[in-house]
Amino acid sequence: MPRHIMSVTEMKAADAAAVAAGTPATTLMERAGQGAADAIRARWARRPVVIWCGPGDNGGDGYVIARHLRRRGWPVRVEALAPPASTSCRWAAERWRSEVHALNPAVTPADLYIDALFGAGLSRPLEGAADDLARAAEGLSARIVAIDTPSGIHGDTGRPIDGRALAAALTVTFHRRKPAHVLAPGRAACGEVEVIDIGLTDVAAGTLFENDPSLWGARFPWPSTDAHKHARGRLLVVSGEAWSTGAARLSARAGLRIGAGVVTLLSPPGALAINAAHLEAVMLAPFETDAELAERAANAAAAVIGPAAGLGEATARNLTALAGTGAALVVDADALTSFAHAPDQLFARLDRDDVLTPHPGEFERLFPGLLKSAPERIAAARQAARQAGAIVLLKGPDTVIAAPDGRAAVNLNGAPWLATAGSGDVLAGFIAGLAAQGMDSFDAACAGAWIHAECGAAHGPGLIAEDLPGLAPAVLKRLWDQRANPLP
Ligand SMILES: NC(=O)C1=CN([C@@H]2O[C@H](COP(=O)(O)OP(=O)(O)OC[C@H]3O[C@@H](n4cnc5c(N)ncnc54)[C@H](OP(=O)(O)O)[C@@H]3O)[C@@H](O)[C@H]2O)[C@@H](O)CC1
Ligand SMILES: [K+]
Repeated sequence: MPRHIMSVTEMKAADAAAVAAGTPATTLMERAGQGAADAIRARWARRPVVIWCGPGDNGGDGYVIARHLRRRGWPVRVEALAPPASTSCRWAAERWRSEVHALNPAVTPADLYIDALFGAGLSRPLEGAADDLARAAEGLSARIVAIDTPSGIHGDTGRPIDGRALAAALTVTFHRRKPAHVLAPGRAACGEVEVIDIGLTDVAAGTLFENDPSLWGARFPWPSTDAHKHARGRLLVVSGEAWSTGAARLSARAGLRIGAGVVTLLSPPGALAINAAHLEAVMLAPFETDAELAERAANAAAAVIGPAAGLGEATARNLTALAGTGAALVVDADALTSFAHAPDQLFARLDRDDVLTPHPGEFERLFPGLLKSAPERIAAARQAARQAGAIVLLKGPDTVIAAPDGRAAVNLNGAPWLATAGSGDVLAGFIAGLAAQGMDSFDAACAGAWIHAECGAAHGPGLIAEDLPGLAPAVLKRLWDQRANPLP
């Protein structure tokens, strides 16, 4: 089953539906607090703990956690920012039956802290004692557990509303991840995220997902037993001129590794010799004009255009030629920037099975102001996909993939090692290689991004882009083995 990411409003609807169906809100809170206490005990041995409780249900969870930890013999000190203001919080505070101290904004010495100040109900910036506490707790995140979200971070945007926020080593949230757990900077502020099942069901089918094999694994284009290379998809990659050919070769190699049956590098005449000297399984063919390119592309299932393709008219014409064929296009780098003066001309040429793979700088050139004006990156990518009429993959540590119909997925497995020259060329090749095998382009973009990140994580420090295609087989093997035993 795909894993949804839920907005705060969707979460409240799931909560309300459970209550309407007969589960008291306090039962949900009890499950949440008990689950959080278990998650804490699974990671830390008994030790002095201070629990910071807010006035709402986030604070209510804090009182429940306090009770469960003390029952297990933990020395617990509860500090409240304000008296309980919600019914469930009052219920939980009454059952704590022990002393409640005023919040010490200078941070009372302890081994572990539980941040149960604010979660989904954060409605304004941290102020007063909570703000002072956040300042005093800077640098303490390794000893902080956040309940639902680190206080100060807004659940839907992953950003502090305005000003400061706490950070944690572990964030325990309920039912589903929220955008705050997957989008920077919230994601880093959360530390490890554990999602606890409190017995809710989704009321509306959302369209925002965690990007992992649960989303696309069932539709992965494994070859059939009688597959021959032509049936496994023909992929084209457009090479730049003689002095900039490496990027396209990286894409081509990646496309082959991810399973495209035949990959052809289409090269300007001046770059043929240098490309020929560096290719083995990837085939090579010349093209001189955009008309020739279109002819060569007639039978291609997918094409990559952009990696070091060159900026300007020629690349724009080549893209137009490819767009006229039936191939699914992956448009990257120079092919994106070649339309910076007239993004609408690019969008007019695209189909819904084409994929744009901009980094934030390229995104800004095609969709000026959108990243700044949108509440967060998911909304920006969705709007961009609608505008472009194509899949948009917005790169970052929290890569977002969005489709024109509103579906979106966020990568959770990004690795810092991927921020290296040529890494994006490999990503474009992975995506196009999957599309060439007939995978739906949204699925291909999601799967390509996930596999790319797994490759980066598998290598770790010292990674260069040339390493990435060679790391794909081990990741594919794992996916292949999991096919028979899919994860729950
Ligand atoms: N949904 C579910 O299924 C479940 C949810 N659960 C838990 O409930 C949590 C959400 O609870 P919640 O809605 O009561 O919100 P919460 O974060 O406690 O804050 C509200 C209070 O804080 C106040 N306040 C806000 N900002 C402020 C500021 N900057 N500075 C000062 N005050 C501020 C605000 O005041 P107001 O804005 O109303 O004036 C109000 O009094 C959720 O995160 C999870 O932990 C679990 O029990 C399991 C089931
Ligand atoms: K919190």
